[in-house]
Amino acid sequence: MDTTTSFPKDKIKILLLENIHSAAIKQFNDQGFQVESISSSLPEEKIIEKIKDVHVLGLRSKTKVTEKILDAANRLLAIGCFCIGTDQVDLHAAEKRGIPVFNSPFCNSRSVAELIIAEIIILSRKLGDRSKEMHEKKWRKESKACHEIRGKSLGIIGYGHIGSQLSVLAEAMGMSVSYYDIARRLPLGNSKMCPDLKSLLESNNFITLHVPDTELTRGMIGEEEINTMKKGTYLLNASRGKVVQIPHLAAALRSGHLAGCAVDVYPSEPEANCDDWETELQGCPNTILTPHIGGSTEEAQEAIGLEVSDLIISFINSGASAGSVNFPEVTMPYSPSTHRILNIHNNKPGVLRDINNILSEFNVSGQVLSTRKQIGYIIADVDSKASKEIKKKISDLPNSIRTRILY
Ligand SMILES: NC(=O)C1=CN([C@@H]2O[C@H](COP(=O)(O)OP(=O)(O)OC[C@H]3O[C@@H](n4cnc5c(N)ncnc54)[C@H](O)[C@@H]3O)[C@@H](O)[C@H]2O)C=CC1
Ligand SMILES: O=C(O)C(=O)COP(=O)(O)O
Repeated sequence: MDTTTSFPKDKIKILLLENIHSAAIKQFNDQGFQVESISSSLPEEKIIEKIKDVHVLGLRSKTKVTEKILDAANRLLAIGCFCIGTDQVDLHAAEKRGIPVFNSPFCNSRSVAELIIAEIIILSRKLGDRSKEMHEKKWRKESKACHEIRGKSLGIIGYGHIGSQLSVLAEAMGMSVSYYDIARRLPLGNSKMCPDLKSLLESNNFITLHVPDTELTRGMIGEEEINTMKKGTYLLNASRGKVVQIPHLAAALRSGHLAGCAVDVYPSEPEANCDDWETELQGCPNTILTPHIGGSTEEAQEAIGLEVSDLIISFINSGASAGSVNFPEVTMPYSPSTHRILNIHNNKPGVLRDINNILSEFNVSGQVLSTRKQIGYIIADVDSKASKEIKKKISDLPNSIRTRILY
């Protein structure tokens, strides 16, 4: 739907952080929106300075969107996470303020799965260490403790979009796969579900993490879990940095209990590229360290840019909130020759009665409502001659958070 918003499109400001793909910038520009794109993340105080007149904030995994930022964001209509994870945004605080958060739940999952396959082979053949030696002019040809991955076992913690794709790829390489997940997930191929984390930890050559950052997963791999793994196990983490307790991982690599690891994510990551970043894992044997590049491929970034910008444009132009992770999901076909009222309100008893009391005085061509714990969201297509009056009456209701009108 290509409507005019009551607010001129060329006054809609989009702030994109963290080098979001040019495909998204083009889509926003094509709509006539003003776009500012910055290649790094920004600290809280800088975002607070900039956010006052911003209508859409786009970011990736680094930018923390706190309640303090949202308090300063008087005009913010939507937030786009141009990635899978949404743990960097205070979703609850955004919901309370009627701000939907959109993400791209699938587009970089293949890129992560392929990276893990590459790393399993690199670890198994100790390629990181061999390459480093060659750059230091040292020729060290040897086969000791180097193995094919065919016939080895892979344990996947978190069998969602990434974990399950990885499972298929790993089986195609001749690995046997088992997984552990808190939700009951359908085993793909010949993979097997483990009844608990302990049985997965003690029975695999390679263990890889693909869980979100939650209260349950933070710190889930610590000293006890590492000691449960067999001597010589390899650990891979491309999920979130706080899932693995780094000091215990470093100790297990240095003692030789673990045969190697590949780490893409860290408890604390820099806002921008830099030359002085430190982790205890530097210098550990057979340790691949990458700067959170699991989803960083041209294919994934372009697809994410298109998907998330589409969702945001659709929300601005038609009010459709499908694909939001913290907001009632509402879409409604557009009724021609009407004006569209969009109202976000506190989800309190009596609100719908009050809105319908107002609407009942007028000609309404379509109406749809959905609620979540804290808020409700209603779209109504109304008589174009009465739309301004209806908007005023609805936005004056005590529980209204935000009311927009689309022509
Ligand atoms: N390194 C990178 O660049 C990237 C990292 N990620 C990270 O990977 C995570 C996983 O991504 P997807 O597979 O797309 O997510 P998903 O939501 O499809 O799958 C996550 C799975 O983990 C399971 N899970 C949640 N808590 C668990 C627990 N305590 N124990 C066991 N299983 C648990 C869920 O039930 C679900 O099946 C994302 O949340 C994100 O943090 C995602 C993309 C790129
Ligand atoms: O998609 C995710 O959750 C990721 O971790 C990828 O993050 P990025 O877009 O590379 O900052």
